Amino acid sequence: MLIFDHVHFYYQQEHPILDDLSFTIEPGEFVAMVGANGCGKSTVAKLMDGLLLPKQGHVTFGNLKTSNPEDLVSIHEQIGIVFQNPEDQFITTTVLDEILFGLQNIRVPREEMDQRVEEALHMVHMEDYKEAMPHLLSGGQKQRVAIAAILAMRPQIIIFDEATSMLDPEGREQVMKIMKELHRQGMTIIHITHHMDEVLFAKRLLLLHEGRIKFDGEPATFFETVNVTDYQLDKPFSVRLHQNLHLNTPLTADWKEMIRSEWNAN
Ligand SMILES: Nc1ncnc2c1ncn2[C@@H]1O[C@H](COP(=O)(O)OP(=O)(O)OP(=O)(O)O)[C@@H](O)[C@H]1O
Repeated sequence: MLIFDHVHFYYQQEHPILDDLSFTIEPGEFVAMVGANGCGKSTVAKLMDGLLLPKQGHVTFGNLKTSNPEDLVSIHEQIGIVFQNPEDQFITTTVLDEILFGLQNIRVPREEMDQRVEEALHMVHMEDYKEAMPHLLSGGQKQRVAIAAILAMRPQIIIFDEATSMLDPEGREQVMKIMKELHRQGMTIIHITHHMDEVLFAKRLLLLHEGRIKFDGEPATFFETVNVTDYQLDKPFSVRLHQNLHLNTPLTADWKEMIRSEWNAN
């Protein structure tokens, strides 16, 4: 269980970013986090992984606490972040070395490495690209390599921090499929995004606003009850279409059915 317990955070004291933020994410959840530009979503992601530390309050993962220096290595192993631009993460010249680099850092025994590499590349369908140069791959393939490098660490949680925002539609679809597959296998997925269509895949949506969680519930309820433009967000195309066709009828039942079939389709 990942817990934010009364977390306060600022970069400059006069500009608080997170103000007494509390929430819990259970193992195996698929959570979308949305909010206006600059509201602090990436900051939350970095606090989850211990890359930033709360000014007040605590972030805990099981019996690990990000403010305990001796817990940080375990936290980095168990919570991985896929960032917007995979190129920022690449430091080696082949896909294989990229994945091995992370494993060497956490001192995985040599005899276990090959199996972890194979397993991770298989999960993102990049088995044939071991010797490829990461920088020469397509956007979607680069992001899949970044995901494989994290999967090789065998984390319990993966945070996708606007990981689809630089991809073309095909690349986005590939990454979304991987997210869904990982979730099916039991991994906890936290997806930070501005693409409201991608929010449909989550079971739970968190809206971050003025340093706190302003909404916590099902995406269907969110789009039905919240005026999304107040938060610089828009509605998924399917929701707009539904509301335009049905005018005054509530969308929740049909919409949930549609999401269920979409979820099961891929
Ligand atoms: N290293 C930093 N130093 C100072 N201010 C920062 C730093 N990183 C982020 N900020 C500021 O903190 C606020 C929150 O940033 P953050 O990147 O967490 O927001 P976000 O919701 O992820 O934004 P976006 O949706 O645009 O990616 C913004 O005002 C940002 O300019």
